[in-house]
Amino acid sequence: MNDKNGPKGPHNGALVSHDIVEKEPDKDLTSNLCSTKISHGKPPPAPPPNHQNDETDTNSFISFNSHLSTQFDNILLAHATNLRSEIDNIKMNLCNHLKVEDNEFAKITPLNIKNCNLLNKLTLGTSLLSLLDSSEKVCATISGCRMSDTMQQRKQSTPIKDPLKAIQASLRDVKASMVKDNQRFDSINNQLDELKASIKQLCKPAVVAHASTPDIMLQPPIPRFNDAQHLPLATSSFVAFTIFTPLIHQFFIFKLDDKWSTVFWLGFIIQDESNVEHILAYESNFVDQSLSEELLTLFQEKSDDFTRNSENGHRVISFGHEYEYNGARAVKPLSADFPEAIKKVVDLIKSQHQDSVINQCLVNMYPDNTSHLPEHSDNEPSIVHGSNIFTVSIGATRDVNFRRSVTPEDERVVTAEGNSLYIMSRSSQNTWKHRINPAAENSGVRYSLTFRYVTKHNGNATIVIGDSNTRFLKFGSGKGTFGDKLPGKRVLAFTIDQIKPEECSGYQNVFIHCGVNDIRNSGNPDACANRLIGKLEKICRLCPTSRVNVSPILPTRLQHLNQKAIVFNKTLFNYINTCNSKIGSLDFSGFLDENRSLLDKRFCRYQNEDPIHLGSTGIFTLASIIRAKVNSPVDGRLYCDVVTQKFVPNLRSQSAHSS
Ligand SMILES: O=C(O)CCC(=O)C(=O)O
Ligand SMILES: [Fe+2]
Repeated sequence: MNDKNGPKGPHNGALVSHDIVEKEPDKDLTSNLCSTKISHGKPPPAPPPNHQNDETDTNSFISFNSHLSTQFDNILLAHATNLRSEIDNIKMNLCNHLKVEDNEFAKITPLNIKNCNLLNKLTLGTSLLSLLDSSEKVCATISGCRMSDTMQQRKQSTPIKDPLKAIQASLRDVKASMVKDNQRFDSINNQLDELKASIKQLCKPAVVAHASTPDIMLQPPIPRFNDAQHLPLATSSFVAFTIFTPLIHQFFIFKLDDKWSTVFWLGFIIQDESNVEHILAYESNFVDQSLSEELLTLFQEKSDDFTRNSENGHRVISFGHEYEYNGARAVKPLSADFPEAIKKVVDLIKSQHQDSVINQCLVNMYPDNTSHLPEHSDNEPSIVHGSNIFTVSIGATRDVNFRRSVTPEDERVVTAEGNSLYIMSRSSQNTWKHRINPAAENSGVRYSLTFRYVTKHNGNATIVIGDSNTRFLKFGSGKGTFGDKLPGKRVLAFTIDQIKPEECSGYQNVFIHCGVNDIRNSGNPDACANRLIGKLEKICRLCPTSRVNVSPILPTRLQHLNQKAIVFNKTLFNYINTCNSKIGSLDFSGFLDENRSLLDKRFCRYQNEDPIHLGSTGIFTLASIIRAKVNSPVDGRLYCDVVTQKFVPNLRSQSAHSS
């Protein structure tokens, strides 16, 4: 570390470059700290007094976090003496993980961290902890806890039977407190009491079953929180957590004093997709008055065709491609072609947005001020990813309210005037919800024409993207196929780089079977696995409602290749188990021979002549594993029924558009 600015180096930044002022942590300050909101584009707060302002450090990771709140700086300031060495360690570690020279610490930006895949972030979090471990012992780490799991698992006022679950529950509360501006530090502290009690229980040796080599190779090491790596035995004063939600990755480090009272916490918050805005553009007077009148005439002609939702009074007609919302019967298009007036709007949009494809138009009618549209996202898998949704308003002005799903207090309003256009990206639908509230006054009828690019969506459609071992898998009817009940598509990707995540769009089941060619050609199977993980993350982001599955690398008849496969699969499963429980994996242990080390000969092509490729029995077996996965129940129901929402009421379909 470069020492030119003093003993602790030049980039101690906001955390450690202040003059040290010993003072008690201020509860109010701490409460603000704990209620830090995730915000973007906010200018960093002014540095506290005595801050040795170091220009180059303003983008550093540590500074980034301190920018979340000046109070954060102050709290840390109060404890700076004790923190110095830890912070230096953390910095060094960050540099290590991000492959940045330690004298380049200032170049570590939130973007660096954001661009790490989840596994790297997790490793980063874990190593932060192990560093802390070397200075003071770490109590516990909980990794890969997804907020949705946490919410499901939370049961109020049950005694702590499972300390891990209790911690997850507490974390949820901590998180909830964080996003509420007015939460007090006391409440955090109360929650931490529960947490502390749980952690004490955790300070017992965890029984960890280490899987034998072939099993590691083929089966995910299932217990997600029993891994010694994530539950180091601990006795003293740091507690650290990493939390991964689909969008926010957070590391928390709580420092506890001797009496297990919190001294401070350090929150590392990294938000993916932070650049996704609620709308891409708004344009008033997008259509001229004569076109607007032409449209009104059309809607009046079709007035009997508008279906009416009895709950919200809002009505719809549709043109073009059939558009199914999850679980709803589609609003049957009045015609496959667009009427002349609507064609003119489409042409107008396309003249300004050349690359856009539009094949569906849903016209919403709000007959009076009481009619409204409940909060929803247009995130149906049938809407092509990467496309935009164009909304043209005709008639009365109405507000469109947007709310960020992960931070619901983040609300925006777009006032949609008659003849205006607003554009939402398909990807924003994963992050934002929107709604039309009833209006205060009756200013007349409003129509909104919403234009989309949709593809035929089948509730159980399956895509297999894979290498040559998937070549003979066939969808559709006929011999050697998955059968008529499992429609889908097979796409060849011989190497991981050839996987195109966009191709998964619109499929409910995604199977990725790739990697053996990569490890054959690479000396670093771990890096190959990370490349695949990058692709999987992208697929999950693009297809949030799809069920994504990945194959471990199949065993081969080649011992040396299997060794690499073990490394690859371990990294892959580590990721699935700790970072991304959404991804399923296939169990290939049945492919092993009786010594559980090589691919069994009966699955090989040309009876052992070909050490890598599956023969017909192997392909048949692979197909049945995939089919079984597609048909495997979720919560006791068939997955295809869950995704087509036959059993689960869907807000949008039931109260938004269907009649
Ligand atoms: O009327 C609007 O502006 C919103 C319509 C809408 O959200 C939809 O059709 O999905
Ligand atoms: Fe919508």
